[in-house]
Amino acid sequence: MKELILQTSHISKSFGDAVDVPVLSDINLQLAKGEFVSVTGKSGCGKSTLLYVLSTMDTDYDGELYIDGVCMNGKTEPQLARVRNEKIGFVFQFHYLLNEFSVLQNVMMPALRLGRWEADEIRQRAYDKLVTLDMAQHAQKKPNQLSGGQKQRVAIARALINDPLIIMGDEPTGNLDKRNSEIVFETFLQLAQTQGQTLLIVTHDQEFARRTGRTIQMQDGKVA
Ligand SMILES: Nc1ncnc2c1ncn2[C@@H]1O[C@H](COP(=O)(O)OP(=O)(O)OP(=O)(O)O)[C@@H](O)[C@H]1O
Repeated sequence: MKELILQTSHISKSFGDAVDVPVLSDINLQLAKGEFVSVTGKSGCGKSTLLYVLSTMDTDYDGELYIDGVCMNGKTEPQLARVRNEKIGFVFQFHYLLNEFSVLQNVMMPALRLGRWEADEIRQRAYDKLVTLDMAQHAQKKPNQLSGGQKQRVAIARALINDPLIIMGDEPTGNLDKRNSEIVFETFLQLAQTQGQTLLIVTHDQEFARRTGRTIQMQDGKVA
């Protein structure tokens, strides 16, 4: 049995007074180390809500969440922030890179926040991640000098900087044209195949989903 990175037990969630229509309903998931899992389903079926819960950003749910074997229920926000910074890398639909900083500086940021390594080491690590993503030649540029696909690859390098157990993506190709989507998706496949990176990616794109190791198909807040 492979090491479990993430596990849920009977997770349910409703918004406000609408308790009769749960947004998440009895979600039981297990994600093993090295798996590349996609989450798909129609608009409004609860994909983003699920990702917010699994990433510990939303703590208002019933049921249990385990990350790296540790139960997240009852942890304080600073404790959860530390879990996120140490164990989870995030890639969103928009890259959220800061244009006043270089590509290299952007990639360094989560590691500077974590404070595990000296600045020189962080710089080297950031450079190494950019090499992995074939973006090292752009290290000194500003994000606004890059294409959409290149910016998203920098965002992936930034997500990798603290060697996360898992990368979570919410429609990471949702804002890209077909060619750049393919480049970014291929990057995720490479990370899974060559680095054994565990990935959980929400996507509308059924074609991409088919190419991942496993698809979690959601329907009305349930795993179909
Ligand atoms: N803050 C909120 N308050 C009330 N209802 C919400 C809130 N956030 C989401 N919802 C509702 O929960 C349901 C699931 O939303 P969610 O964003 O998780 O869906 P999704 O599958 O990610 O959709 P999309 O593919 O369009 O991004 C939707 O019906 C949505 O209207």
